[in-house]
Amino acid sequence: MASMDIASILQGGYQHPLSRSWQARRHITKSMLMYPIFITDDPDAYVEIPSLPGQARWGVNKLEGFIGPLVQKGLQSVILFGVPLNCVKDDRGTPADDPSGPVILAIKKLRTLFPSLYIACDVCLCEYTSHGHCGVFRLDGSIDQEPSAARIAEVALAYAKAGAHCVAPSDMMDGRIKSIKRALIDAGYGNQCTLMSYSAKFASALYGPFRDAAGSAPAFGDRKCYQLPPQAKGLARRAIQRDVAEGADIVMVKPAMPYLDIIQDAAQLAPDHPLACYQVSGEYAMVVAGARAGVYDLRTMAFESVESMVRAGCTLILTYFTPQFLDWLSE
Ligand SMILES: NCc1[nH]cc(CCC(=O)O)c1CC(=O)O
Ligand SMILES: [Zn+2]
Ligand SMILES: [Zn+2]
Repeated sequence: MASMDIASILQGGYQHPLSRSWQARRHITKSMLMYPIFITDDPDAYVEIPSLPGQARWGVNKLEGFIGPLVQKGLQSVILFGVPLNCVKDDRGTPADDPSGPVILAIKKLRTLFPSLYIACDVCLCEYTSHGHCGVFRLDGSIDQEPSAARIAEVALAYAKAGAHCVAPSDMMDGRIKSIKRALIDAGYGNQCTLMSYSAKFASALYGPFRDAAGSAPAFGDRKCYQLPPQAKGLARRAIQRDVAEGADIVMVKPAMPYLDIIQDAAQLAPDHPLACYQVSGEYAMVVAGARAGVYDLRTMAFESVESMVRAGCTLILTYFTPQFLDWLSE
């Protein structure tokens, strides 16, 4: 019985809740959470999104009642997605930087209502283009790189001028980070606005509920010529390094849980930058659906999912679970 080897026994190190907590290199905190919210152009809208349980499209007049209680619980940052339903979309996404569009109105409103809240804006064209793609296209259906990067930069600058603390391009057009950084600097916003790049954004099956929520499904084809192939570890590494070289302040990996190896790579490739990951709509829906099917307890699984991201090395998590985490982390 006394034969157990000294080196065999690990359990003595985590026998107590406190000693278990010491096993984590880093813990999830409220400041790591960024909450994605959908802003629509009917100012009084509150429309639940069936494929994204618990999430809704909000009109600007509803933001105070929606965000106020969350700020009370410790919400520190949001990322805004525009959902224009009453605008005329065209091939260059003109409504994206409409001064009276939902995103710009929401930035101004939130800045006034909640001065301590950090406001990031997703920057993309797909919600605003007639074809539903994220860039500007030539007549033959191929991406027109320079006009795409230039148009994305115009939109990002408009959000920065409206008061966004952070602009986050999710379009995956080549050269957009450089183009946005240049535009911010030239307009005097170089030191006013963070540039968070969706650097390693994969062509994933997990965006379905988002496209449903934002009305941004492409009218033809898919996004495989600009979002990365799921197996493309090398391209992801190159994209991360490219975006750092082009002036990104934060890099992001998206989706998160199926790409933990990429998060870990990014932490090594960009060790001096904050590292974000996006637990996307389909990941959220999957966790919720599993809990509803009795596969696991929702809270336990939600923690396990984001803890995997923290363990892989991210410092910032975009997640639809943010309101629930604010409650859970308050207990
Ligand atoms: N550029 C659009 C965009 N910005 C964020 C997401 C996904 C977010 C989510 O699924 O929660 C998408 C979807 C897409 O690329 O089709
Ligand atoms: Zn897009
Ligand atoms: Zn986007």
